[in-house]
Amino acid sequence: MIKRLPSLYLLLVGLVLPAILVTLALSASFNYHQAKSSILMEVDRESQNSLKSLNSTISGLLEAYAVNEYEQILGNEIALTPHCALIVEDFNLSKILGSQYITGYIRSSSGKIQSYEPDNPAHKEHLNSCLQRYQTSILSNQDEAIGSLQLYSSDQPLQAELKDTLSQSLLSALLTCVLMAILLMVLSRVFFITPLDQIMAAIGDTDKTGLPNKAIPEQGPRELRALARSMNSMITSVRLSQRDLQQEKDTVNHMAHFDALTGLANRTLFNDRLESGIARAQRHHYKLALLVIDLDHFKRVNDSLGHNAGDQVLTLITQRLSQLIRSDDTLARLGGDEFTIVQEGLDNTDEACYLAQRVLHAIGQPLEVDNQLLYINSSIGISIYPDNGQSSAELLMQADAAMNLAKNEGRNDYRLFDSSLTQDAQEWLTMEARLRKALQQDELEPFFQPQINIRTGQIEGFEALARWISPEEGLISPGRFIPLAEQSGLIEALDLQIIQKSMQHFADWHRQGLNPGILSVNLNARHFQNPALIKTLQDLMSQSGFKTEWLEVEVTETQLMTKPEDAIQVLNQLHDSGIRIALDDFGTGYSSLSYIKRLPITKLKIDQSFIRDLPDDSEDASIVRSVIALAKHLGLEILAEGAETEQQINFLLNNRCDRVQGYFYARPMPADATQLYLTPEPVRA
Ligand SMILES: Nc1nc2c(ncn2[C@@H]2O[C@H](COP(=O)(O)O[C@H]3[C@@H](O)[C@H](n4cnc5c(=O)[nH]c(N)nc54)O[C@@H]3COP(=O)(O)O)[C@@H](O)[C@H]2O)c(=O)[nH]1
Repeated sequence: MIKRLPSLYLLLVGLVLPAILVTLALSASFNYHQAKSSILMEVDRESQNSLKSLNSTISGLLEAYAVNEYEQILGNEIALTPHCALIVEDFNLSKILGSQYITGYIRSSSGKIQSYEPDNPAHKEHLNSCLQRYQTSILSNQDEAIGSLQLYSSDQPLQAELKDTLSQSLLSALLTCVLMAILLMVLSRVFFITPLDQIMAAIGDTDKTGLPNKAIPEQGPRELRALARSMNSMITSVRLSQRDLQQEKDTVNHMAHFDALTGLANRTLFNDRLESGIARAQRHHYKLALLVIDLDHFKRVNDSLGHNAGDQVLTLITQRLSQLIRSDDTLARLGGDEFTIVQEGLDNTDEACYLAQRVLHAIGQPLEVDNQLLYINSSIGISIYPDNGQSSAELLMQADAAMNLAKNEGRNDYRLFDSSLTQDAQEWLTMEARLRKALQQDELEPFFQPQINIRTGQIEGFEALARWISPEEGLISPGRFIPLAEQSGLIEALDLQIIQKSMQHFADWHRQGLNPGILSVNLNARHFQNPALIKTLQDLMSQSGFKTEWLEVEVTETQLMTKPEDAIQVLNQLHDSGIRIALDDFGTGYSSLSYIKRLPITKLKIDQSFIRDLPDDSEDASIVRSVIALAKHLGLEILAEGAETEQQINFLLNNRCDRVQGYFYARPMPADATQLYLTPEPVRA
């Protein structure tokens, strides 16, 4: 428990007043002793004088035996002075009487004067209590001692005077003390307590951050002013740090919720707004529309004019879209060329269609970028709450699906998600929207399946096969999403994502001293339309530290034969840059031998449909034998896909097929499991 201390003011008075009192007491005691010694001196002097004058007055009377007269004089003297006793011993009379003749007067403690009786013990004791004894001899005219005179001085005048002195000292000490206390109170209040009170009041009057509203008053003595000054500068620096912190918080908050390029709401803020929009729509029983807007062929702008021009296009489109929406609506950029509008307070779906038309028109107007006029269109998908879905995820998926429908049906248009779409079409579109999101959210991973040299038993390399690891569904096989990716134009992004991740794993394994051999990756023929393909692959290699000679691209025979002339040109470039080329699914594409001869391929992969029924199916057996013979003839490596049994392996061995990729050896597996298959890299001489 904290002990409650008295106020500073009381502490001051409590400490200073006793100090003053002690000082005054010491000075009073000094005064007292001074007074005492001067009074004693005065008494001494007066006693001496009195003794001397009495001596001269009574010496003649003693000589003349005039006892009564000198007793009279002694009596008068004691009555007029404060002496304690006056005693005379008369030697002449003593001789005559034959015994000591002593006479005189004493003054009792009550002040009464009595004749001195030498034999009275009380009188003797009284003499002992007197202050000082003075004695002188009384001489005759012939200088003969005729008596002695004793004077006992009294301490009564001393006592009285000392009493006065002491009471005066004490009174003045008390007065001084009171005056000092008052002065101390006034001074400390003016110079110390009041400024301190004001400082404390200023400190106590705080804003919501806990800092004083006003500056601390810099007044009072130097130390208090210095204290207030330091507090003010401390408060100023805390305020500055608070301001900096707030600015940083605002920036981080802004970055977390707004798109850096356009300043529009980003995906996070869009999701929040959509959720709260749905809640409002539910409360007030109105409709809400979600528009997903995707620019058509925006990639071409980036590829041909550069990203800077692409950014300008996005900024200009943002300005146009911002003018179309109401203050209650939310315009967001979800990434790339994808915008969304959450339109609230709708009475009917037509309002959303009307907005979509205006968006199409606004985006479709020519855009001036770097002194060039660009014509960009967009495709829009619309989903409606509560007609199409209840949750934000559902609505987004449906709007995405409708947008993909608009794209698939010729672009530069909008589509409403509605139940008139068949179940299959809906599923397809929804899946496409999900795959697009999965690519953005990095949900695809490469699995690796070894390619074995069945003569040596060695792993010569691995094929990278895409797997979609969906948070909702788990592992999704490529049979479900590759055809979808091919049709929706997502295949290029998908391939590159898998290639980039696979290269990273291979480079890491090499760095760990492991030897994964050749990396075979699937490359859809759509890539052949991309003039920057080789550069893109080279960039991916250099980013991960992957070497060109480790790479093999697999192109399916069917895709290759769609536009063989284009393919030959690109494959030649790939081959010239040192990349190996394998012809995948061989036997299914009805290749012309003349083309095969012209293709710069290194490997033929016999499609698994010919292996599946080996060795029993004689037709498949003869096709496989022919393909092996063809490959040998052309000097190509040959690999059989889909071998699952020992009989198939034996057939392939007996028919001079050197390589196999199939479940007999291993299924495609994730990177960490693949690593367990790897052997240390051979030591180079
Ligand atoms: N453009 C891209 N295409 C890709 C990519 N990843 C995969 N794919 C293509 O998808 C198709 C299906 O692939 P997947 O389901 O992975 O099937 C492969 C193997 O798992 C399967 N296989 C291998 N051995 C056996 C076996 O013994 N039995 C059996 N039933 N199946 C087996 O064969 C597929 C091999 O693929 P490929 O050599 O490419 O033909 C497939 O067409 C893939 O190409 C990608 O990233 N991009």
